[in-house]
Parts: sequence; C-alpha cells; structure tokens
Amino acid sequence: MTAEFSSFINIGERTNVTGSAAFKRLVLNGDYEAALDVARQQVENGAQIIDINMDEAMLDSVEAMRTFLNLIASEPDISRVPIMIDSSKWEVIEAGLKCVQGKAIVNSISLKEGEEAFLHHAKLLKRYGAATVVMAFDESGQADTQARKIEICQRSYKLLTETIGFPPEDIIFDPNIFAVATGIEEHNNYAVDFIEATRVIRQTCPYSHISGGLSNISFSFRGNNPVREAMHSVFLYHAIRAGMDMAIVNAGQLEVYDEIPQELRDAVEDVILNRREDGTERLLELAPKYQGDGKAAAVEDLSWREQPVNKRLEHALVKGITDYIIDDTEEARLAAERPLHVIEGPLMDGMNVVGDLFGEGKMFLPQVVKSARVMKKAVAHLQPYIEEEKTDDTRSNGKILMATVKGDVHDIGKNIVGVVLQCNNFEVVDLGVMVPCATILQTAKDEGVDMIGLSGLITPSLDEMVHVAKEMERQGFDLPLLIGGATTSKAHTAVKIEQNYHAPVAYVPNASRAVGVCQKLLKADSRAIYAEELSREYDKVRDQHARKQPRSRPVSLQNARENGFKPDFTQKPVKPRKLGVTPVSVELDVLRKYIDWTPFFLTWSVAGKYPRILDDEIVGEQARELFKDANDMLDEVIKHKSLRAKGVIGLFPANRVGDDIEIYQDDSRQALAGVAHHLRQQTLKEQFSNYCLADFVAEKVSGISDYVGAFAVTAGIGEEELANHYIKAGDDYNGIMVKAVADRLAEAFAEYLHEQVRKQYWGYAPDEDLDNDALIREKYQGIRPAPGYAACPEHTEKQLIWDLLDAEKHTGMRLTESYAMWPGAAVSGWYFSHPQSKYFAVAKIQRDQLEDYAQRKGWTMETAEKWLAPNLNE
Ligand SMILES: C[S@@+](CC[C@H](N)C(=O)[O-])C[C@H]1O[C@@H](n2cnc3c(N)ncnc32)[C@H](O)[C@@H]1O
Repeated sequence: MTAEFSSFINIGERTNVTGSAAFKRLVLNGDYEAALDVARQQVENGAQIIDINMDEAMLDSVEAMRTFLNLIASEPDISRVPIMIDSSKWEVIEAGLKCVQGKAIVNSISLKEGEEAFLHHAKLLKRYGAATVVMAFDESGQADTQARKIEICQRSYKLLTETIGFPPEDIIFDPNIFAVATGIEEHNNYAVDFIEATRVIRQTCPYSHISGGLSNISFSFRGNNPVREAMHSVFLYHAIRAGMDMAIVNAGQLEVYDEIPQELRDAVEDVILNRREDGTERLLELAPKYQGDGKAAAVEDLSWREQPVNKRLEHALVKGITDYIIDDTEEARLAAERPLHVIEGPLMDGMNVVGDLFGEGKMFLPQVVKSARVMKKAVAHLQPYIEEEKTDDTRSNGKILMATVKGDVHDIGKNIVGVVLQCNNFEVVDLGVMVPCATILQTAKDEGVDMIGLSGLITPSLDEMVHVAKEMERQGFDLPLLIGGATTSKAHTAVKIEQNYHAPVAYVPNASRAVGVCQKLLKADSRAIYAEELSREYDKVRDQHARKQPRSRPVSLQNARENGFKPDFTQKPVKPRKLGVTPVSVELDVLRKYIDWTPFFLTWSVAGKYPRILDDEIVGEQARELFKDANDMLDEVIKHKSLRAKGVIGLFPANRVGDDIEIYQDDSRQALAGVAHHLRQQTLKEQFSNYCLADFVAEKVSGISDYVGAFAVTAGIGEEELANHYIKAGDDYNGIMVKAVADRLAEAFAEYLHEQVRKQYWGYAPDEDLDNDALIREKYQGIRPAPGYAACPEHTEKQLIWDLLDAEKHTGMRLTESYAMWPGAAVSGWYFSHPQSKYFAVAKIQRDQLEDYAQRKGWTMETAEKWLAPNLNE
C-alpha cells in the first residue's frame, strides 16, 4: 500500500485578513465570535493546521493576534489542531508564540534581511520549541528558478542546523508557488521549477518539509473555480509525489485528480508540467466550457457485468456491491481447481486494489469497510467447500490481537482498524472491550499471535496501556505492540510506553496507517529496520518532550484563585421549577431531529460539515451514501425498537465553597447531597480570568441561592446485541454503523434533554426558540460540561453524578473501573445556567493544586497523581 496522501497535511487559509475579505471584516469589526466560527469551520472541513494572519494596516496586529489566539485556546474543537502564526512582523509572531499552547508553527522567516536577523529569529523560535516556515527568499529577492529555490533552501538549512542546531524536522520550506498561464513566457516553467526544486530539497535537506500557498498557481483563472480546482489538484498530485507534504489550501475546494474530466486534466497538466508551448492558449480555449461544473449526470452503469468473472469480483470489491457476489464467487469456484484458489487469486487481487486505492487517497474508509463486507460474503460462500477439502493452508499476512483495554468501552475506531487489516489479509483476533491485561496476554500466547494492538478512548486508558506494556516486558514477550485511540499520541507512546518494553512499539494515528505499520513489523526483512527507525523516532520525541519549555507561565493556586472569574449575580439565579431527580424516556424518532451529523462523518474519516458535506466536490458522493445508510439504520432501529434510550436528570440547590460546589438535598440547604470538586486554570492569564467551573455558581457566603443540575443519558440499550447480530452475519459495516448511529442518538439525547431543562424542568430560558443548527452551535444560555472533558478533566467525578441521580437504577448505565460509561453510547455531565458560564480548558495544573485537590477528595497523593496524570507537567 502506498501512503503518499495519508501523510499530506492541509493548512486552512481562511483565517487570514490578507486573503479573506470576510475574515478581515469580522476582525476589523471586533466580531471575534464570528471570526472563531471561521476557524472552527476550517477544522471541521478537515484543515489539520490553521494559518492565522492579522497583518492589516487598520489593525493593531499584535493585539488582534493575541486576542484571537487566546480565544482559540479555550475552544477545544479548534485548538486541537496546531496553529500557524502568519505575519511579516516579528512582534506579531512573538506575541502569538506567547499565547499558543502546544507546538506552534511560524510563517515565516527568511534570509531577506541577511543571516544575522535570520539566525536571531530562528534561535528565538527554537527556544519556543516552534517549527517554522522558511521562505525561499534571500538578500537579493524571492527565488523563482529551480536553481535559486534549491540554493536558498540549502543555505538556510545548513545555517539553521549547523550553526544553531535547529531541529531539521521543524523546518518547513516554502519554495514559492507562482502563477502559471499568465501569458508571460518566463512564467511557464514556474510549477516545474517548484516541483523539481521540491524533489532536490527533500533529498538534500533530510527531515525538512515542503509547503506552499496553493491558490497562487491558478491566479490567472480567477472567476473560473472548476479550472482553478483542477489546476490545484494536478499541481498537488505532482508536487506531493516530488515530496511536498503540506500546503495552504481551501480543503473544501479540491477536485479529485482521477475525477477531473480527461480533456481538462490533460490541458491543465500541459500547463503545470510545461509540456507544450501552446499550453496556455489551449487551456484558455477550453476554460469557458468548464465554467459551470462541466460534468455529465451519472447514470447507473451495469456494463461491468459484461466483464470476465475476475474483473467482476474486483469491481464488486472496489465498489462494495454485494448484489451479485455469491453468483460471481460460485462461477469463479467452478472455474478454479480448488476453492481456496478463488480467495488467493481474484478475491485477494481485488482487495489489493482496494488497499492501493485507499493508500493513495482515492477511496474512503467507509468504502473499504463495505469492501470487507463483500469479501466476507464471498469467503463465507467458499468456506463449506474449503472445509470439504479439509485443508486449511491459507497464508495470512499475520495474526493480530486487538483489544480495548480494561475500563474502557469504546471500540468504533478499533473495529474499523480491524476491518481494514482483515481487508489486507491479516487475521484479526478481536477480544472486544474492557479486556483485562491478563486476558490479553494469555490469549496472545494461546492463539500464537504475531502482534498486539491496544485501543482506548478515555484518558485513564493511557495508564492501562502502560501497565500492559510493563507486563509484556515482565513476562518476556517479544511481540510488537500497537497503540491507538483518541487520547493516545506519539508523545505519550514515546514517553510512557515505549521505554517500558524492549520490542517495537508503534503509535498508529488512524486506520489508514495501520496496514503499513503492520506490514513493516511483520515482514522479517523489514522488521529490524523499521524497529530501529521507530526507536530513533521515539528517542527524538522524548528528547523534544524533555526540552520542551512551558509556553505558558504557571501561577500559584492562590494567585489563580484571586484571578478567578467573578460572574455578575445582580440578576438572581432562577430556581428550577422541579427540584430533585427525574427519570426521562424519549422515543428515538424525537431524538433523530436533534442529531448533529458532522461528527458522524468524522467517525468514518470523511471530514466536512453537515449538510454542506453532502454536496462537497470531493467527498459528497461518499457522504450521501453514508448518510443514506445511517438513515436506513435509524429507520430500522426505530421500527424494531432494537435500540432504546433512557436518561435521568437532577436539579439541586447548590453553592460554591472555594473550588468545590456543595450540592444540597433540598432548598433548606441544611443537608449535603454531595460535593463536586473542580479544578482551576493555573497559567498566567493577562487578559482573562483563571477559570474554574465552580466560579459559575454563587458563593455560599454571598447568601444567594443558586442551583446546579446533572444528567446521564444513553441511547445504547440493545446496541451490543444488534452490532453482534450484524457482525455474526459477516456485516462489519453495519456492525460499526449501529454503534456510530447509537453514539449520535446519545449526543442528540443530551442536546434534547438540555433544551427541555432550559425551557421546562429548570425553566431559566422558557422562551428559547433555537433550530438544531443553533443548538449544535450552543447558542443557548448555560453549559453542560462533561467529566473527562477539558473544563472538568478528572473522570472519577462521574461517580458523584451517578450517586446523585441513582443513574444505574434509572437507566441501567454503569461506570467501569476507569469511569467509562457503559453502554458506550452515553453522555453525562453537569448543568450550569449562568449566562456567563462557558467552556474552557483547565490544562496543566501545579503541585499546590494537586495537593489541594487530593486533600479535598480525601485521596493520597499517589491516587491524585494517577487520576490527574494528563494535567500534570512531566
Ligand atoms: C463533544 S461535543 C458533543 C456535541 C456534539 N454536537 C455532538 O453531537 O457530538 C460538545 C460537548 O462536549 C462537552 N464539552 C466540550 N468542551 C468542553 C469543555 N471544555 N469542558 C467540559 N465539557 C466540554 C460538553 O458536554 C458539550 O456539550
């Protein structure tokens, strides 16, 4: 499998006042909330880094950069991607670097003002631990030819790495993308110059990266988006193959290379590759034809049924069509010498095509999972014939044990990886969820597996993975270990896991990487080399981690408390209409209207915001198909009541005492029902407060009667049974779909119930009238923070919610030893009603708060360190 596209990174370009008039207007008007939406949209559209530029004469750029980045820091759905601070002014860059949490990227530095200034800036960036874009620009100007681009980048590289020891992997060269087809002959070779320079730079400047602003290339076709998009795709297609690994793009506006009409693609390719003198004229002639979308309407094409059987099998696998698979497999079996040969021949050939297309970014994840369904059907048809022959000599690529670790129940990602591996002829032993270490290791021995893959979603699972690695070492295992799941990371794998186990440990960020990693680890000839590569890489990550300087200054807990948020309590808090605990049940077709579909597509690695995604140029067709399949599943579970939802809420008198919230049994406020413990942000905040969730509740000493709420909901009753029913029938696609749909229904339940609480049960916003989009965008008053998320990252607090609500009795939901909720399709959290309450990230805390929290919870320091590990500086 090739992986050119899986490692390509696209950088969002819309948060740039010099490039987007709309964004500029928002920032100039001080409408930072809408400006944040622009950033959020880019992330939702699949940007993996966002470029932020505030260079505008009418703006105080330093202030604008600082304000915007600080706002982003408290938006977890934006700040999960790295920030590229883009400015031509050093003071703006530095102001930005002081705000960004995590690794920043600076755009850009160059030799424009000579070596001294260049190295001075680079040294500062190194101290911040930032990566940087280095423009191919020197004292005599911007590089336009291939030779100049190479010369300047090589000179910059040498200066950076040899003079000041700048980490080469933190260097991103921008060799300048200039417009082609401008009518000026000297411009005709600009794309070729870039591509060829890229090839040489990647070869001669090890570990560095190549990026560029893509939209420049098509500047002469402004107003003709189809042609511009075709030019971008063709350019990227060739540049990526030459080694370009990042680009500033509008991710929502890229045509799939293979889907550009042949005639247009050829004409664009002539221009990009400067293949003929009259290339520009020919493209200009053709362009008006594609001014619209230039594509003919699709009709169902059954001509593939005319092809030989092997080709039909391949087609069915690639397209995920099960309709004819049994007939075609039977035909192939009759023609083959042995039934096994059908698997080893045409079926595996077809799956290899699937694997290659996926690796090249030409197929999407849900399609691969559907291919697996076709494959399973074919294999199931052949199985009785193979058994009749009584031979079982199929050779798989290797046997992999997969498990979600003890205490964790999440397995959608693991199941997808399992299916993708099976598609690539790996045998997967899937132990399911909540698997204790001893079971994992014993099964690995009994089954003689070649590798172990661990998955987990919640933060406590990270510790459990460390435990498994240590046990593997203690028991003398020598198998490679794979680590994956939402909270895992390369840094955690390097710092916490890899050091504890001598055999190869590989962090697998997503399903598309899994196959490549497994193949390299299981082939005798590549294992040693890859293991060596991995261990060098992790050494480096550890080293970087150790050298990482905190980008934000810690403050004492006392100072943080003094700078706590002081909400306005001139309006008295509204007393809930119905105090106490209320179980709630609801029909799924009510919840259906509250579904937020965007995360559903992300689960399947199809990125984009709903409903726009359905019409997206690149993923639209795939998104429509997925959406239809999900809705078919919803129809089915509603009709047969095979999934059910149950929830419970509680509304209680409450007051703040320090960073705790006392929750009372009744409004006399004499007897405690429980105490919620919260954490406070502990880094220096110059313009903002050091937030703690407790701040949003009136202090006990104020005499103001305040209230909080709690909720726990699930839409996963029946989920396991239904998923297993599909999986047993060989239909992993629908097995995963059940869980993806149940997860959406649970989130929809949380949304629906929160609305009911605001308008009725609590009734602090009785006249609220918001559509689903506004609900998803959280335009309402109040928040519902969920333990385990950034404002209340400590998971054991869920126990208090369970106790207050008697949640197990009312809903059947349980907490595991890691405080994951079971069934997996579940949501729980607190309700805060204050109009100024908002989400934020506690982030790193200091020793004094750790001690204070341990004392408040009645914990030993060891217990506190265990549960707060993700928030401690190490
Ligand atoms: C993860 S999304 C879920 C809603 C989304 N519409 C969906 O369907 O997936 C937003 C929820 O996550 C939780 N959340 C987000 N940011 C948080 C933070 N900083 N602290 C605590 N909880 C947070 C809140 O419960 C919030 O309602």
